[in-house]
Amino acid sequence: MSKETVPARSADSLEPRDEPRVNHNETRVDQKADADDERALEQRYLTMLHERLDGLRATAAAGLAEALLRDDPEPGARADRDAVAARHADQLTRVDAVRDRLMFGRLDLADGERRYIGRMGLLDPDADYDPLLIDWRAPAARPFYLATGATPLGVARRRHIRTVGRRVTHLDDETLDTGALGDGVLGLLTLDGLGAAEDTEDTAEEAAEDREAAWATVAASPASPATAQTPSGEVARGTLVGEAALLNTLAAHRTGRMRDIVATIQSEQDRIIRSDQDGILVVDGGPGTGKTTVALHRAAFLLYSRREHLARRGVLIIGPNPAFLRYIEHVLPSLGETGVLLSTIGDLFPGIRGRQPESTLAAAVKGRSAMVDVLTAAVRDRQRLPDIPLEITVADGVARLDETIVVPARAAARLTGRPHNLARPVFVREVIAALTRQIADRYETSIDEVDIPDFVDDFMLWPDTDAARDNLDDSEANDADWASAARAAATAAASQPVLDAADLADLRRDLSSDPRLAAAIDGLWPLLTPQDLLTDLFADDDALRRAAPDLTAAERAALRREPGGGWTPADAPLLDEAAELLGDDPRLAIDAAVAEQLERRERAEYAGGVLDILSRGDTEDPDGEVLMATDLIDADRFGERHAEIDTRSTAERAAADRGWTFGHVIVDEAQELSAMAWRMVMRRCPSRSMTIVGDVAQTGDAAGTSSWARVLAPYVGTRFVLERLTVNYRTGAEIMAVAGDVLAMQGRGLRAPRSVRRSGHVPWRLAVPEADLEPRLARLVADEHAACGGGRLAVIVPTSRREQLAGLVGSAAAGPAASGDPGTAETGTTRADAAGTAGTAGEDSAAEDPVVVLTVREAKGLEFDAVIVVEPERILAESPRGAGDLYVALTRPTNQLGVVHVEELPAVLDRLRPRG
Ligand SMILES: Nc1ncnc2c1ncn2[C@@H]1O[C@H](COP(=O)(O)OP(=O)(O)OP(=O)(O)O)[C@@H](O)[C@H]1O
Repeated sequence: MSKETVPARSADSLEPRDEPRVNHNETRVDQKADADDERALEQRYLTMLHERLDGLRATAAAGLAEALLRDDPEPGARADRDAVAARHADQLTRVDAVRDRLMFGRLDLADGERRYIGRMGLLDPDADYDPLLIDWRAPAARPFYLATGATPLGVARRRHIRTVGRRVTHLDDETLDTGALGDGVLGLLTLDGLGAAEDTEDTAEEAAEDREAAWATVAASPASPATAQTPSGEVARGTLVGEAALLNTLAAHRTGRMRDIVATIQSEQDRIIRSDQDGILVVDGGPGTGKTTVALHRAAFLLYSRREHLARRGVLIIGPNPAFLRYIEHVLPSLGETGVLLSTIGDLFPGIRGRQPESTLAAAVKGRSAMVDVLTAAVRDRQRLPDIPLEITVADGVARLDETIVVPARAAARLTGRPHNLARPVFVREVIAALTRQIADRYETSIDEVDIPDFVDDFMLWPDTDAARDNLDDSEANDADWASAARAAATAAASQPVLDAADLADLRRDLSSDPRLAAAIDGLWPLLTPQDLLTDLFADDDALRRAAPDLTAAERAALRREPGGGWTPADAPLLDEAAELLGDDPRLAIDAAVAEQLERRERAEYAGGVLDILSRGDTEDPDGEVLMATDLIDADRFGERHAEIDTRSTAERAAADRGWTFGHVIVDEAQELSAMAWRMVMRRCPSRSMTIVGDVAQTGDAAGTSSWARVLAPYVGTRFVLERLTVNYRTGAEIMAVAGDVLAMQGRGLRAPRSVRRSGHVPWRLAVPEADLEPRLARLVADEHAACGGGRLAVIVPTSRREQLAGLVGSAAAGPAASGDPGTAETGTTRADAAGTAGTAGEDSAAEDPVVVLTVREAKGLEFDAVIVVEPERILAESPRGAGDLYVALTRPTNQLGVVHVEELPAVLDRLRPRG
């Protein structure tokens, strides 16, 4: 982003003096009375907004009840009723979602206009529908995120309003058109500039200097971080929007659930969220720069600005692992958006969950684009020639199924260019036609052998002699005429095909229903599901050799596995590719009919559940006036009546349909996707309306990427827009100084993002003997967890240590109870696993438990208050992209970082302070 000059500005906090504050960038208002007055004013406004919202809810609930109770016999009227019901249900969901923190900002414009900013727009019906509250996504709200002292955009004052439920708790004001910079910033780094353009020009030496400076600061004054000299070359003060509110948010404990940042979006983030780029937008940025957050807010923005299109097609968000999806799944519903499918790559193929672990080599091989050829060859390999000819007896004839029949039939089927299953009918038709011809030819041959002059005795056997007889007048005919006419008719008959169309049809029918022939055809050109193809391929050395002659023996051995072991994440793109090569299995149409029946039943049950929503009401403000559906109808009848409505959301329908194409696709941690995974994702979005976020410095997957241009070239050439995020909102500067060394180790001239704050905690290291590792680690976990005051702690371990150290959690988690997330059990977004298959216990706990043990892969995208990294040397060694993995591990904490090692500490971590 462009470099901004440091603005002159002042800010007023309307905080009562006795409340703790994190950032004192703004000047306190001296009179507590003023603060109280202002707060009372905002309280009145918030109360009025909630009353308006309650009114909307009551109207929507009544409208829904009325629509659902209407008993329209005509299909047209029913469709109309359903549309009305859906609209009201949608409104209810939206209203319920935005109640928490409904209003969060106010703009006082220089011309006297005042705008309140919130999660949804509210209009005043009594004042010509003037806006009472402006949706944060509306253009009129934009200055809230962009205005600075240097570029006030007509804003005189920006106010951040913090609320809890219906109560205003805190105000932070920034005056943008007058005043001067405050000083004495607590925890805020005073730095020189933000900007992708500038950032990309930084040299490795400059980056190293910055890290040195940061570390020098930390090392020099660990005890007084708040007032420490700040390192140079980092975040420029004044470029942050709403510093007090922002830093207050960042200082809060992590809950295991990502929250929306709608009140504190920064200008470089806002530009990306509202980008009007129609095609592919790539957002690259270091750890903690808000890539995930920005991507989610972009989804909400697009759902707002392109609602009609996206509501129909839905939005797909792809994340790196199930725990990550749980971590982010509340963000969009909290913004009132629900038409979104969340999925990992492993779960994106309907009906399977790709979660089994596998070797790095196997995953890497499966991710290569060469697997397209392997799968194509595997499919062709299933289109076989008979080993030995098969004799089939039908009617009075014998047919012989051999290569002379199968080779041309196979060629004809392949020539159609159709996928395997769809070309199969052509193969079957050709085989049966050829066998029919074969039998007919045999008849012909046997007829040719008949001596016509001898026919007279038995000419009645031949066709068309009846006609000859009819043409003769019995009374007049003499024997010679008779014989001559019969002879002529018989000769004509003999030159006709022996079997007429009906005979041939009979023969074909006999052949088609012959079980031996059916079994033979199944062997020669079987109907295949993608699962069949992959299972058989990986279970058979010979089949693997035939399909993948270019792989090394070791690579083929890595792919080899017995059937029934479950699917891995890298299998899903292969299944998807196989589905393209195979086409639909016609047998599935029958299964689909059965499934449809079941689904109708489920929908009926679901419709009954809608009654609950209607009758739930607002617990804070119960409204006795609203007519509840339950007052008039019982759930059974209601469910029956609505059995014909497809109540599935767009996201749910999309999750079950492999061929669904989305209106927009967001890929998070996109650097991890393999070439095969990209093919699958691109199939889901032919319009290429995509937001791709990632960090090539964090690539851990051996099949992942180090270049966006390389990944995207096959799909869009160079037609994509690249944006960079440069400020780290998560990790304190002390930790980033260490992580920056590891990044530099990758030797690609990459630059770590600049931290927005310092944590005041010095990262440490501790060597322990192997025998002491577990007890020592358990104690460290307990100490560090206590030190982070009930926050969340992760122990990040090498894969090879995971099993051994997983037990630590039991003892350490005795602290605060698992945080959970009361009141948000139903997120409204759909996870592909939830839509298609059942979940497994424990798998998702990384998002919730107060202490967790994770591998780097599992920790991707997550964040914790404190992190202990175990055996960094082994993390480096375990993968070809070990440096990327270590970088990820070190950048998960917000505040505390420790490193415990048995093996030698990698030199790159030398600057960590030894723990006493
Ligand atoms: N403008 C903001 N206001 C408040 N918090 C923010 C803001 N931007 C980012 N954050 C917070 O910073 C943290 C890191 O954000 P996020 O996880 O989106 O970063 P990321 O770039 O995806 O990180 P990584 O690549 O390491 O996974 C989150 O807690 C997020 O809520």
